[in-house]
Amino acid sequence: MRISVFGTGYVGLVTGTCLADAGHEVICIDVDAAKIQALQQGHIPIYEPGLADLVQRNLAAGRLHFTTDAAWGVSASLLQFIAVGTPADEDGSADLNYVLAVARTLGEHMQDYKLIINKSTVPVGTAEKVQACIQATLSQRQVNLDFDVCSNPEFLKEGAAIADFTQGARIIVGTESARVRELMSQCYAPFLQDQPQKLIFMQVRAAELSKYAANAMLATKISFINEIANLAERMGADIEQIRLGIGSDPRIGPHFIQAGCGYGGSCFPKDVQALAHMAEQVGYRAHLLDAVEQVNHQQKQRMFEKLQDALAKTQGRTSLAGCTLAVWGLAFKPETDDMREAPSRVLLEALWQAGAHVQVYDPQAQAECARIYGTRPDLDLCTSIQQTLMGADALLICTEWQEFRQVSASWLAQHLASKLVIDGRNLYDPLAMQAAGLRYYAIGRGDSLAPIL
Ligand SMILES: NC(=O)C1=CN([C@@H]2O[C@H](COP(=O)(O)OP(=O)(O)OC[C@H]3O[C@@H](n4cnc5c(N)ncnc54)[C@H](O)[C@@H]3O)[C@@H](O)[C@H]2O)C=CC1
Ligand SMILES: O=C(O)[C@H]1O[C@H](OP(=O)(O)OP(=O)(O)OC[C@H]2O[C@@H](n3ccc(=O)[nH]c3=O)[C@H](O)[C@@H]2O)[C@H](O)[C@@H](O)[C@@H]1O
Repeated sequence: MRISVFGTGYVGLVTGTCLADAGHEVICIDVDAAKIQALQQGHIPIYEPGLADLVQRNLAAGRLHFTTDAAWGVSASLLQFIAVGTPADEDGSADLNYVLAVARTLGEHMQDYKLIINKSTVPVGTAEKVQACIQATLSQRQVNLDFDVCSNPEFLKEGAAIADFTQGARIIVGTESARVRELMSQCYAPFLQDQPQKLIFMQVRAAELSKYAANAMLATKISFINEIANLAERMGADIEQIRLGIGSDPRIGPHFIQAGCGYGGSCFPKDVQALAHMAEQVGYRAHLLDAVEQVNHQQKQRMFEKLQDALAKTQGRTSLAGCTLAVWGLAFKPETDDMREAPSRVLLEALWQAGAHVQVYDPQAQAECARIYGTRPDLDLCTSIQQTLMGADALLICTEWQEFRQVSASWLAQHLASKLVIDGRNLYDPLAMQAAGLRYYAIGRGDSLAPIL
C-alpha cells in the first residue's frame, strides 16, 4: 500500500520504517528541513537499537522516502498517518496544534479519498476535531471529497520500539466504518502472521481513551510499588523480595513493578496529567491519577533526600556545598538517549542548587545532557564510570544501564574512596555491597533513611 506518515519523531519514524520494511511504500513528511535532510542520508536523530539499520535498508530499497513536501505526501498515498507531537500545555492538557496543522495540510492538498489515521496520543474527541478541520479546509477550497478519520494509538516503548511495533501485544483501531476496517487490516496484515485477533477494532472514542488508560495503568503500577517501597524502607522489609512475592501472582504479574527513583520520559508524566485534565473537563475529579502523579513527584526527590541523610549520618556533613558527586545514568531509562522528565534531571538540579559539583556518565545521553545544560563549571561529562568516581563524596545511580549492573561490589569499593552509594534502581545485592565495605542505600530496601513527612 502507499502510506504517508506526518512527523518523523520517535513514533513517525518507527511507524514509517516498520511499514516500509513490511513491504509498503512509505513517504515520511516533516516540517523540520534539517531533520529530513539528515534522514535522507540515513542519519537518524535518536538512539533506538536497530532503527538506523532498518532506515538505511529501506532507503536503499527505495521503499522509504523522507520529504518536507507535504503536497506530494498527501497526493501520493491512500493512507495518511498523523504522528506529530502532542505536548502538554501549561494546564496539563494535550496541545493539539500540531495535529490540527496536519489536518489543515491534508484538507489543502487532498484530491481524492484518503484514510487519515491518528497515531499521536490525543484526547477523546480528537478524531472528530480532525474530521471537522479537514472538512472546513475542503469547504474553503469549495471541494467535496470523501475521507475517513480513524484512531490508531501507538504503544511502543523507547528502546524496544521496533519489536513493540512489529510484534506488539495488540493493534487498536477505532473506527465504525467497514471500509476503514478493510484498509487497516491490509495495512497491518504483515504484522499479524497467524494472530488476526491482535488487531482489535473498537469505537473511535474507546480507542482514544485506551491509549491514556494503558499509560495511566502502567504509571499507577509504578507509583504503587514506589509507595510500597517507601513503606518497606520504614518497616525493614526488602521491596525486591516483595516484588517477586506479588509479581508471581498472575493477576498482578511481574512487569512494571520495579521500584525506583520515579518514572520519566515523554509520555507517562504528560499522559497522566492529560487524562486528569480530561477528567476535570467532564466534571470528574480523578483522585487516583492525582495520587499517581504526586507519588512520582515525591519519588524523584528521594535520591537527593537519601544523599543528604547519608552524608549527615556517615560523614557528619550538613551541607552539600563543595561536595563532588558521581552520577551514573542520565537517560530516563536504559537503551535511549532521551532525558525528557528524567529523574536524573531532578537530582542534578537539586545538587546544583545545593552547591555541589557533579561528575556524570551515561552511555548514550551525554550529548543530550550537554544540549540541555550547556557548559557549566559544576558539571563534568566524564568518559567512563571510573572517571566519575575520582574524588567523589558519593555515587548516585539514576538509570539501570547494563554497564552499571555488571560492576562488582569489590570494583566499586576499590574505586570509590568515600564508599557511599545511593542506588535509585536497585541494581546490586545489598549484602554483597556491605560485605565489600560499601554503605549502600537503595529504594525500599530497609535502609530507613529520610522519612517522608
Ligand atoms: N515517544 C514515544 O515513545 C511515544 C509517543 N507517542 C505519542 O506519539 C506522538 C508523537 O510522539 P513523538 O514521535 O515522540 O513526537 P516528537 O515530538 O518527537 O516528534 C514530532 C515530529 O513531528 C514533526 N511535526 C510537527 N508538525 C508537523 C507537521 N505539521 N507536519 C509534519 N511534521 C510535523 C516535528 O518536527 C517532529 O519531528 C505524541 O502524541 C506522543 O504522545 C505514543 C507512543 C510512544
Ligand atoms: O505512550 C508512550 O509514549 C509509551 O510510554 C511508555 O514507554 P516509555 O515512556 O518509552 O518507557 P517505559 O519503559 O514505559 O518506562 C517509563 C518510565 O517508567 C520507569 N519504570 C518502568 C517500569 C518499572 O517497573 N518501573 C519504573 O520505574 C522507567 O524507568 C521510565 O522512567 C509505555 O511503556 C509505552 O507502552 C507507551 O507507548
